[in-house]
Amino acid sequence: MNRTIVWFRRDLRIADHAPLYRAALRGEVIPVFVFDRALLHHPETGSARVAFMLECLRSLDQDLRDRGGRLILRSGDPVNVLPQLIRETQADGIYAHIDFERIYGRVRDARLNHALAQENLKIRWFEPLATTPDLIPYPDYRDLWFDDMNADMVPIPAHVHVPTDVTSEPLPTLADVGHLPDSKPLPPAGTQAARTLLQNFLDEKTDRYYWQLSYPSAEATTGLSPHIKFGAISIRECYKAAQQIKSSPDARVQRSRKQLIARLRWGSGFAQRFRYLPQLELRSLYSIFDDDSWSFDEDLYQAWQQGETGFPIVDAAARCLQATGGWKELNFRVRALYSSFLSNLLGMDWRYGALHFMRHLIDGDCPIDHYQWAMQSGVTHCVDKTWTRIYNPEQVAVDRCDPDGIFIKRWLPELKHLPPAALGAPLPMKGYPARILDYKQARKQRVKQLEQQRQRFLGLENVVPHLSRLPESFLPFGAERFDTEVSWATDARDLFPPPLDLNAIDAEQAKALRTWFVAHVDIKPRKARRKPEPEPDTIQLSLL
Ligand SMILES: Cc1cc2nc3c(=O)[nH]c(=O)nc-3n(C[C@H](O)[C@H](O)[C@H](O)COP(=O)(O)OP(=O)(O)OC[C@H]3O[C@@H](n4cnc5c(N)ncnc54)[C@H](O)[C@@H]3O)c2cc1C
Repeated sequence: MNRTIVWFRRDLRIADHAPLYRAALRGEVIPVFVFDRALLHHPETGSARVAFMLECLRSLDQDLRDRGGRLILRSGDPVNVLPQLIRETQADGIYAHIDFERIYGRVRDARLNHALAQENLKIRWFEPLATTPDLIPYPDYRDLWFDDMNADMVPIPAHVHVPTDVTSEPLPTLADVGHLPDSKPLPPAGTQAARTLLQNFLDEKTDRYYWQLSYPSAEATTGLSPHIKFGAISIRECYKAAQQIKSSPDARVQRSRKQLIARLRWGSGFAQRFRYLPQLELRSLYSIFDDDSWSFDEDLYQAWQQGETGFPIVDAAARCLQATGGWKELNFRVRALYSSFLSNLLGMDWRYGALHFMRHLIDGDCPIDHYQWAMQSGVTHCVDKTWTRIYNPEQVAVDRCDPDGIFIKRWLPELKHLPPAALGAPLPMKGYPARILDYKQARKQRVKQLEQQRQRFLGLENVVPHLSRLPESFLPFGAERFDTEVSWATDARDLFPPPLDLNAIDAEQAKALRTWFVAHVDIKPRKARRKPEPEPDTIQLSLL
């Protein structure tokens, strides 16, 4: 009988999973997950996220058991473990989704391809949903995304026949994989838990999502991000669930439905940007923003991390992130505010912030996290001033995100006695730190700096020479700050899937690439152009 190994990575589900379905159609299946030290001890790995992943694996194992199968667990370097598993089980080869979340995975998969080819062993890579190897303009990608979402879901195999003689390691504890237990409470994990969240959203939140998604205390969002990160549910399943309410006559519901779909699409788009340019994990889009004057101050960095800046909304976000991993309350707007404070107002390299987020977020996803950090720091746009998002962290932010002060007081009980109108800029008091900066002055300085940096781009037709290249070393940013396993980074050169070669693209391709990073490909100086329409969610809640 045919035998196929299905290598699960961050697609921890049995529904809408093409490699599993195809393998089950062929015959026996060996569904495997490999605990890889390099990923478990990557500087950006957070213990709470690993704990959540372990629970997703437990749930995946149960789903496979319900169909007569089970999950096989192994540990080690996949480049050794997988060829060994093929030899041991006499499998015909491996099926797996392509993954391009981060550079390490692409280095590992290039090495695996090489190792398998040397022994004449086979692997078949499946394109994940809503991605493409081709360089296409962003409007075409939008069509591709909707085509994928509107296509049928891949069926769940009725039976998964796993050969009885293949052994598995037991599901490890967090301590077994070298992490200290984290006190963050975990959301329920796995596909069924994700479906419950989705249903809860459809039943209870669609009349208010669009309007309340910036209010942390409203908990108006789906809460699906940790599940989406690990692929416990496919984006297509989320999209199709949202489309169930398409016939609702309620305009509020329609607005929320469209907003959720747009956000799901943004998430996929960030992944596609990383597929083209993996350097975005380590660099700003334009090299000038990294080369030119970030500052760093360990004490201020600590104050920002610990929630001791003297700005209550920033401090509440800081403490919420550390205590919960952010998945429930730390919505987009609060994350944006919190991140903008570090990079724009304290003038620190956004990569320090992205690193801290990744170590704590339960939904930490490298392309979304890093690209959002870069965007909020103003370094993804070289001309367009509308992308300078320096949020006012004072009363404006409280009024627009937490008008009753519920979120702030939950995380800063020392401010419980203050009325909401005093939470933007509390007077110096015992038990709460004084402000570490002057907002207006810090903002002015940052605007000036960004304008100077952007000067160089005015009138430039071709920005490709200014885009950051893949660095010589793949060493993750901040690796020296933690106990990590990064030996893979030193000699690695090949990536799978391969990145875009910026030195080889022609003018037409350069134009297509540009559509991913600007609202308008025409990059003439601003005064020559019509003022662009602000994004819908900027209209809703501008904090500038
Ligand atoms: C600095 C910063 C860092 C961030 N880091 C992450 C991260 O590591 N992982 C992560 O999943 N999201 C991240 N986000 C985006 C956003 O804050 C979260 O996706 C959202 O808060 C997750 O909650 P939810 O699933 O309840 O959101 P919902 O509003 O219910 O959205 C559903 C899904 O859509 C996607 N999505 C929603 N908003 C965005 C967005 N603005 N950009 C891209 N995708 C979006 C996510 O997959 C999300 O799970 C970040 C935002 C900022 C400003």
